[in-house]
Amino acid sequence: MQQAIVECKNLTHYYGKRCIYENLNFEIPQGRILGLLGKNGTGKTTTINILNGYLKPRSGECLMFGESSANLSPETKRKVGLLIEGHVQYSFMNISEIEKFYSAFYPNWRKEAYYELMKLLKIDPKQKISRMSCGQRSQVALGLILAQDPELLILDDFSMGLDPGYRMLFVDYLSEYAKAENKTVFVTSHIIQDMERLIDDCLIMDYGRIVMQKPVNELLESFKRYKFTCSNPGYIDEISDIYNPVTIKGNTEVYSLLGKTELQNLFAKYNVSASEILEENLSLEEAFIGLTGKY
Ligand SMILES: Nc1ncnc2c1ncn2[C@@H]1O[C@H](COP(=O)(O)OP(=O)(O)OP(=O)(O)O)[C@@H](O)[C@H]1O
Repeated sequence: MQQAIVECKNLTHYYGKRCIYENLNFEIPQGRILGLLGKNGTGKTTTINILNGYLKPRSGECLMFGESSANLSPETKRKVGLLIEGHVQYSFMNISEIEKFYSAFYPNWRKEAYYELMKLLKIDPKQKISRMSCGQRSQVALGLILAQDPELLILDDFSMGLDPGYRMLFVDYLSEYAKAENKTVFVTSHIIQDMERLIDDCLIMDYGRIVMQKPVNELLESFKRYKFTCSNPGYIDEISDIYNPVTIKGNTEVYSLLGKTELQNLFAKYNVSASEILEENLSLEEAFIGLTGKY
């Protein structure tokens, strides 16, 4: 089997005494787009910082292209395009100066990819980065990453500061580019509608653990919301295959990977009196909330 482009094995990280997570495991095979989804403070940026070798985990390891991320060779570093929360350095430069500056570091530099994006966004080549808005700077940072033509793109919170139109434009551009050129992508974003358009696989984190790791289409085929009238909740909180049960005035809502018949069998076992069970399909955002809760 072909080696995965990214492999994280038994990753455990603490800040001081505070455990962020223990034994995190995941892989990104070549050509797949993995989205890391989690509430604020669950450790997404931490994971990206470990991947890039900026942070040392307490234990476990990350490999990129088979090399330890703590000690990447310059050749491997060149294969990785990294966006950290949308920042562009050298903001005293203008759009064309920064393009020339970056091009010197990357042998496969694709100037046209950068200018194609700048043109779509109607950004003038003479515009200074220091006089751009936060969202416009993110656009420039994303353009510079695409021009590097990296084999692996790591984009932390790529939607930060971007308006809805540009987000959609970028997501569509990135997903076409990644599929056409067999690129591997690792992204985080709080805008889960964007993730749903873009990613193949999702890794959903809650505080200290992974709650789900699956291809998005499999998740959305199998993870459902059930609504029913509940005259007796019995031991519903003890059913481990049920996520986030909420009852308001006799109307109950639960999320589960189980089919309706399996759910009914479990209800019988746990003395839950449920009637008029309604099964609903979910968007990725609804599935995320179903898995991690609203607060
Ligand atoms: N250098 C640090 N020292 C101590 N604690 C830290 C440090 N960096 C992050 N943390 C804490 O670790 C937790 C995870 O932070 P991280 O930035 O990885 O979360 P995140 O999932 O990226 O969050 P967000 O969605 O808000 O960007 C947070 O509670 C944060 O306060």
